[in-house]
Amino acid sequence: MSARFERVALIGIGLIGSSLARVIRRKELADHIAIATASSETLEHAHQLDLGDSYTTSNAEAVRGADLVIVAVPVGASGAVARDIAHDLSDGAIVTDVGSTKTSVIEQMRPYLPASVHFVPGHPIAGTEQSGPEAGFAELFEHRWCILTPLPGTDEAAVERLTHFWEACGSTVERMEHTHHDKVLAIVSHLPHIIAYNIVGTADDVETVTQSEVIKYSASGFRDFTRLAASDPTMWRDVCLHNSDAILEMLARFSEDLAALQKAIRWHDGDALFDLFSRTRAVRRSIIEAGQEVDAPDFGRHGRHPE
Ligand SMILES: NC(=O)c1ccc[n+]([C@@H]2O[C@H](COP(=O)([O-])OP(=O)(O)OC[C@H]3O[C@@H](n4cnc5c(N)ncnc54)[C@H](O)[C@@H]3O)[C@@H](O)[C@H]2O)c1
Ligand SMILES: O=C(O)C(=O)C[C@]1(C(=O)O)C=C[C@@H](O)C=C1
Repeated sequence: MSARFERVALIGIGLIGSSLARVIRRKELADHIAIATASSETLEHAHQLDLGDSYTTSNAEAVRGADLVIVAVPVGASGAVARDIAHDLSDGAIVTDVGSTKTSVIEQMRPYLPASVHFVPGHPIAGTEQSGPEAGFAELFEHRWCILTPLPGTDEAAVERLTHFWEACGSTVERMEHTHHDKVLAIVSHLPHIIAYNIVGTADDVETVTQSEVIKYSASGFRDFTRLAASDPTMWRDVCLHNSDAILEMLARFSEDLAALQKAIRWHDGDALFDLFSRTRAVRRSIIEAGQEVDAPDFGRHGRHPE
C-alpha cells in the first residue's frame, strides 16, 4: 500500500504543519502540497519558506481535490475548521488531525464531516516549545510515536494508509482508544507542562523579592522547566480546556502525592524521601534501558534545526 498521496491539504502551518510539509516534500509523499492557514501573514511566511505548492487563507479551497487532509491547528479551532471544509471534501478522502487531545477533537469535528470521507484522528508525540512555520523541521517525527485513535467502524484500508504515511515520516504508529489516549497524555505530557508553567510562574513572582537571582542561577534544573514553560500559550490553553477532565483527575493525584512529600519533608522522614527518589530514579533508568530517548534533542532546546 502506498504512503504517497496526490494532493495533501495542510490546514495550519505552524510547528507541526510545517514539519509535515518539509518531510512530505523531502520523502516525496505527495504530488501537491496545499497550504491553508487563518493568518495571511503566516501564509506569506510559509510561501517565503517555500513549504508548499499552493497557498490560501481559505480552508475550503485547500481541501478541494485532496485525498489527504491534515488539520494542524490548536485543538480549540478543530470544530471551526471541520465546518469550513465539510462541503468541499472529496469522496474517499482521509481526514486526520495532529491535536494533542483526541476526545474533544472528535466531538468537535465529527458532526460536520460527511460519511463519504474517512476520519482517522491522530497525534504525533513529537514537538518542541517553538511555534510557527519557521520552527518546523523534516526530522521532527523520526523515531517518535504517532498515535491513531480511529473510531469503531472506520475503514481499515484508510487507517492502514495513514499508518504507512506516518511510518514514511519516520514514526512508529500505535492505535489507541481516544479516551485512553487522553488519560495517558494527561500524565505524560499535559501535567509536566502545567507543572512547568506553574513553577516558572511561582519563580517569576518570587523574583520581585530575589531581584535577578532567578535568571542568574537558572543554569540548573530550573532551566529545563523554563523550556517547557516557553511553549505556545494558545496551544496549551486549548489543551487544558479540551482535556480538563483527565487533567484534573491527574492533578488531584499529583496534589495528594505532593502533600505526602511535603509531610515527609516537614517530619524529616528520610526513609520516605529516599524510597520515593529511588523509585523515580528507577523509572528514568528503565526508560533508558528500553532504548527510548529521554532528553529533548538540541534542536528542541535551541529552536531551529539546521536544515
Ligand atoms: N507543538 C507541539 O509540540 C505539538 C506536538 C504534537 C501535536 N501538537 C498539536 O498540533 C497542533 C498544532 O500545533 P503547532 O505547535 O503546530 O501550533 P502552531 O501555533 O505552531 O501552529 C498553528 C497553526 O494553526 C493556524 N490556525 C489557527 N486557527 C486556524 C483556523 N481556524 N484555520 C486555519 N488555520 C488556523 C495558525 O495560523 C498556525 O499556522 C495543535 O493541535 C497541537 O496540540 C503540537
Ligand atoms: O518536547 C516538547 O517540547 C513537547 O512538549 C512535545 C510534546 C510532549 O509533551 O512530549 C508536547 C505536546 C504534544 O502533544 C506532543 C509532544
